[in-house]
Amino acid sequence: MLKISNLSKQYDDTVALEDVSFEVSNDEFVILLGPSGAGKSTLLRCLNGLTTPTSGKIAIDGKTLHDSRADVGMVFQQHNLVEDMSAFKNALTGALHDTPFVQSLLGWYGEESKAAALEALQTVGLLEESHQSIQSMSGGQQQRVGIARALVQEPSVMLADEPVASLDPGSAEEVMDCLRRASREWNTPVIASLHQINIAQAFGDRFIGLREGRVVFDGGPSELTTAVLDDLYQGVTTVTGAPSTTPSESDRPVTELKT
Ligand SMILES: Nc1ncnc2c1ncn2[C@@H]1O[C@H](COP(=O)(O)OP(=O)(O)OP(=O)(O)O)[C@@H](O)[C@H]1O
Repeated sequence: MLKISNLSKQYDDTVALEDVSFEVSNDEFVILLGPSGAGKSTLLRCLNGLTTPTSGKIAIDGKTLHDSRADVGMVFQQHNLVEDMSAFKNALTGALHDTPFVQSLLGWYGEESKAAALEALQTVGLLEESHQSIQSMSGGQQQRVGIARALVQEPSVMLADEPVASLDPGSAEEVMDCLRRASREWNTPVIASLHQINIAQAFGDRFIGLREGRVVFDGGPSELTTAVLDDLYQGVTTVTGAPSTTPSESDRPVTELKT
C-alpha cells in the first residue's frame, strides 16, 4: 500500500502541490488527470525522488519511500533503452541494482534475474520478440520493453509520466493494457499521468483529478462523468468515449483538448 500524506510542493511563489493525500493499493492502476500545470508531473517527481516535497510524507507498506533507488520503477516517455541491444538484455538491466558491479559490466546476470526478465516480457506480450533488437521495434513495443525493465526492478511502486504521449492510438492502448497488467500480475501500484481521457477511462481502475495542485476528484470509472471532467478541465473542452478497437477507427484523434 502506497500512502501519500499531506504532500505539498512550492516553487518560489508557485504552489505546485497543496496538501495532497491518498492511498493506492498494490494491485491498483491509478491515473492522474488534470489540465496543464495542475501538478501531475510534480507529484510523480516527488514520488520518484527527483523533487523534494516542501512538506508531507510518502510511505510504502509503512516505510518511507526512497530508502532504496530500486523502490520506484519509472517508465519514461522517451524509453531510454539501449538501441542495439535485444529486448531481453534491456529488460535485464532492470536487475542492475541486484547485480554486483563487475558482473553487470561483464553482462553476467543471475538465473533469477534472467527468469524475471522473461516473465516481465511475457507480461508485456513480447516474449516471442525477446531477442529482437530495440531499434527494430515500434515505438509502442519499445515502451512495453521499458515497462518490462521497470518490472524486473521489482519496484514498490511504478510510475509513468505521459507514457503514451507519442504513440498512435492502437499502440497507446497496448501500452495502457500492459501497465494495467503490470499492477495486477506483479501486485505493484502503478500511477500514470495522462492527457488522453478516453484511453484513461478505458484502462484506469481509479482516477485522481488535480487542479492547481489540489486533489479535486478521486473515484472509479463510473464516477468519472462528463460533469466531473468539465469541472476538472474548466475552460477546456474534452471529448470522451471508449477507445476504438478497429484499425480504421483508431486513426481518429483520441482526445481533443481545446483551450
Ligand atoms: N522546476 C520548477 N520551477 C518552478 N515552477 C515549476 C517547476 N516545475 C513545475 N513548476 C510549476 O508547478 C506547477 C505544476 O506543474 P506540473 O509540471 O507539475 O504540472 P502538470 O500537471 O504536470 O502539467 P502538464 O500536464 O503540462 O505536464 C506549474 O505552475 C509549473 O509552472
